[in-house]
Amino acid sequence: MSQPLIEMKNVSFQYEYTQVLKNISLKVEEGDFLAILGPNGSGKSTLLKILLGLLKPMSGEVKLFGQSNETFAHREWIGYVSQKSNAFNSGFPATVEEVVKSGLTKKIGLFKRMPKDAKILAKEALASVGMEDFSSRNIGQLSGGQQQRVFIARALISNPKILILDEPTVGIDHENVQSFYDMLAKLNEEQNKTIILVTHDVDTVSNRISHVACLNQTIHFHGFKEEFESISQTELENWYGHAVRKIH
Ligand SMILES: Nc1ncnc2c1ncn2[C@@H]1O[C@H](COP(=O)(O)OP(=O)(O)OP(=O)(O)O)[C@@H](O)[C@H]1O
Repeated sequence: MSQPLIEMKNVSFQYEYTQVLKNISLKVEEGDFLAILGPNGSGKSTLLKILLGLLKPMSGEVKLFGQSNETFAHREWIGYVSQKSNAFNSGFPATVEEVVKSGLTKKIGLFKRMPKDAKILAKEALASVGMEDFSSRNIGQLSGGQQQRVFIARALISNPKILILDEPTVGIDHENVQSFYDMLAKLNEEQNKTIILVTHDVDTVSNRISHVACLNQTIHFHGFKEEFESISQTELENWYGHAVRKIH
């Protein structure tokens, strides 16, 4: 079997006085489409920040593509869309194409010239999220869901192997959540992107994902979507510490 793209072993983390993650062990294999579920404050964003190398765990080990996270030199292999990236107001002076192209700075450096094919790359990235007709539109004039897609295109322009999304369905109308997941599933299946997304809402877990991890300081469950579906409501609520609605 090939090596996991992400491997966390016994990772613990605390902010000053708050213990947030305890002994987290988690493997993500190439091609996985993983949803990390957990209530507010359960440590989901913190876990992502550790994977992105933005926070250093107090103990434990994190490996990316078989290399230690501390010395990992290919950050461009990991595309990230943060929680509040789709919060532009309508006057923000940038076109969709400009926003997507700005995703190349990670690869080429902040003050280098854009490559000649940047326009083509932006077009391709926008096409893969179904937004090719919006390139000259002002980013602030798009809906929350459309902005979210543009930010995914911005992450995709540097051709990452893994896409990490923090609560991507927040701000998307209920009717459009399924087509958003369909778009992600296409990236997963047709472009072989490994996808990790965080959500605190059990309702939003779609039938398009392959794996689920339930986090509340520790990992309470990690396995295939089908195994997750066989967990009882009571068991799930015990982990969460409050009532949850589980919809298949
Ligand atoms: N910079 C920080 N300094 C101190 N405490 C923090 C900091 N960031 C987060 N925390 C605390 O760490 C805990 C976990 O936060 P985190 O943002 O990882 O949770 P989350 O599961 O992503 O929550 P949500 O679903 O609300 O986004 C919370 O108790 C939070 O208050």
